[in-house]
Amino acid sequence: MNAPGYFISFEGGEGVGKSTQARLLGDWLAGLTGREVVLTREPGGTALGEELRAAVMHGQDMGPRAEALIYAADRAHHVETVVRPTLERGGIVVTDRYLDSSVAYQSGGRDLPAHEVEHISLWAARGLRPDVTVLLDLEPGYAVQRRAAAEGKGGLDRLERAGLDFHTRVRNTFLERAAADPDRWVVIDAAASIEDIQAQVRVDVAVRLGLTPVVVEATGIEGPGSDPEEDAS
Ligand SMILES: Nc1ncnc2c1ncn2[C@@H]1O[C@H](COP(=O)(O)OP(=O)(O)OP(=O)(O)O)[C@@H](O)[C@H]1O
Ligand SMILES: Cc1cn([C@H]2C[C@H](O)[C@@H](COP(=O)(O)O)O2)c(=O)[nH]c1=O
Repeated sequence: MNAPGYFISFEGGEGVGKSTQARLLGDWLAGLTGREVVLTREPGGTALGEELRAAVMHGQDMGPRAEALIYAADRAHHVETVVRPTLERGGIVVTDRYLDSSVAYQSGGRDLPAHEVEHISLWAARGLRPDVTVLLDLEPGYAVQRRAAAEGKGGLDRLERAGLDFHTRVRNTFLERAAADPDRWVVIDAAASIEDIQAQVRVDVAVRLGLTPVVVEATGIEGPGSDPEEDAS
């Protein structure tokens, strides 16, 4: 554990519902624990990160190594200025993507060696790993349809344009990493409804973080989870 705080990451492909579920979990954890909760994302969790996000996702084309280093630079600054200070204050950080996205996209997708991509990320983050990682798993074609139905989405960015084979390799890399480290990862079928997914996320995260007694005390229910339909919108 990253005592005294908790560090939770959401991972998965494009449009699988990561930001929706991260927001709902953050609201629930704030009410449940009374702790500071910081909802953030990579790339783009800082002002510098927003500039790096624009360059890597919407800028000119670049090779896989340049791409990997931009994501790592974003992570280094994000961890140094947002994530670690929050954890040191005893807060909870819920991030939409973290270092497992680098391994899934820049290694699984772009074919760089996985151990090198992971090493660069861990160097950037000075070894900080999440306490819990929630993988929202969805077949890539399905997620693309869901995103296309969403209002206000512009054209596809550099990563989204990479094609179905690329996104299938990304998905498989996430699944392999989750299978290899079941103590850290929770895998959830993202084809379910927002409410059902959130209920499952709450149960699994509370158990992994040892928050089950807090949930029982707060709700009187002998098991983690409250009613996600109340605040899921
Ligand atoms: N379980 C779900 N069922 C149906 N639609 C969903 C579900 N979860 C999220 N959505 C919708 O799908 C769209 C994408 O969701 P969201 O932005 O949370 O995904 P994301 O994984 O963060 O996307 P991105 O990869 O683009 O950042 C939104 O319009 C959202 O309302
Ligand atoms: C952190 C990280 C992200 N990516 C990719 C994954 C997505 O295509 C975009 C981020 O956009 P989203 O709105 O969160 O879907 O960047 C990556 O390739 N490597 C990374 O380390």
